[in-house]
Amino acid sequence: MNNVTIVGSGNWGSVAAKLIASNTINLRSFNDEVRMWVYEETLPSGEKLSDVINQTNENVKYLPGVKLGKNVVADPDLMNAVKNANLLVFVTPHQFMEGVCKRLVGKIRKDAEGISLVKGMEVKREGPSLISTLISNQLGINCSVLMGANIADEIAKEEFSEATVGYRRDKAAAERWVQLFNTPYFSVTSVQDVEGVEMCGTLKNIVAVAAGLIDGLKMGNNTKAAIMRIGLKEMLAFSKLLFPSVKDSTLFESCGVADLITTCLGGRNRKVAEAFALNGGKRSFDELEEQMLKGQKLQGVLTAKEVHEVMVTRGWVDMFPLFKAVYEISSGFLPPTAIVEFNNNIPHHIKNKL
Ligand SMILES: NC(=O)c1ccc[n+]([C@@H]2O[C@H](COP(=O)([O-])OP(=O)(O)OC[C@H]3O[C@@H](n4cnc5c(N)ncnc54)[C@H](O)[C@@H]3O)[C@@H](O)[C@H]2O)c1
Ligand SMILES: O=P(O)(O)OC[C@H](O)CO
Repeated sequence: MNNVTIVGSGNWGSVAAKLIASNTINLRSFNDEVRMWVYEETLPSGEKLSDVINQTNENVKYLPGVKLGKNVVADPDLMNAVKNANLLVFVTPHQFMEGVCKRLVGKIRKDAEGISLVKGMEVKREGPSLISTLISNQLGINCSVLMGANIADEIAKEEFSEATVGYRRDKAAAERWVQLFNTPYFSVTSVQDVEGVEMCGTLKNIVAVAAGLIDGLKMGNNTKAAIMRIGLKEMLAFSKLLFPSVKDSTLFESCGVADLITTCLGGRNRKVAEAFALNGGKRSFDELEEQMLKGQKLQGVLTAKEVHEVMVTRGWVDMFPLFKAVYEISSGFLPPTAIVEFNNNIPHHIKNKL
């Protein structure tokens, strides 16, 4: 019998719990209960978030107004949450994953399998690492990924959307993940390209920041489409430089172009970047994130910084003018208007490739 634990309980983590819980209750090979690790916090009422989730069946902070399913159990104790699970779903903001993995070393079942819903990468002196690789290396488990055009609040309302599972070798494991997530309103397919799927999910957050800047500068759809096109090209080129095995076809899955579109139209990175540009860059992303997202976390600004670090180390900076511009603007080195000016400074031989 399969036991599922979700490691994370933010906006997307809570929706993942709802999707999975609606399936485990109907599928014979899964125990009904879905355990969800909650990074514990005290609410303004003085109550603990995990207690309130268990009393109301709602994540009142990160997904208010949505019932998760009676078989979802919130657990603030990470070790207790994972100890019986053979299926681990990782879904915290990427900056917390290293710390979470360190705590889990030696604490999970030997036969556990993982899937990462985390969009982001880790950059160390030794080089960049996918979050799925971090999980695999630290915990010694196989780890697939699930990414897609998935604004959590829309899926919570059961509006139709799609997602892509990326797997390394084990097709049977991928199919089990598809079975666990797929619902009539959440259509999941799988591709054998972990790197391609995960790099798409990671890099689209940088392009989303660029799209938000365009909105804040009150520029129109043509400009935003241009930014998305250039962004898509940079996503593919950067992914392939890091991982030559990445398949072009992966960009046509939900994790690729569809996620790029939704995130540039309606995501949190876009929203906060719009406010940043509207304020002429006078209020930092950190300040705006705290004020606008109520505890939810942005991934795009940190990812732009991490990707920039990789580009500097490897001598790639001039090859990725859009990624570079997002990093320089979000770090305060350039004004928001530089998001369209970068185009004039691209050397001709590189411009031809964009
Ligand atoms: N929200 C979406 O629409 C969406 C959709 C697809 C993928 N994602 C991705 O899912 C991942 C998780 O995002 P989310 O939206 O579920 O989270 P979120 O941004 O809504 O919430 C932040 C979460 O981080 C937790 N947290 C705060 N400090 C922590 C710490 N020190 N250690 C561990 N956890 C801590 C909070 O308790 C909260 O659960 C991200 O990589 C994101 O890009 C999000
Ligand atoms: O709200 P964002 O910008 O973090 O994007 C959310 C999802 O990744 C969209 O698929």
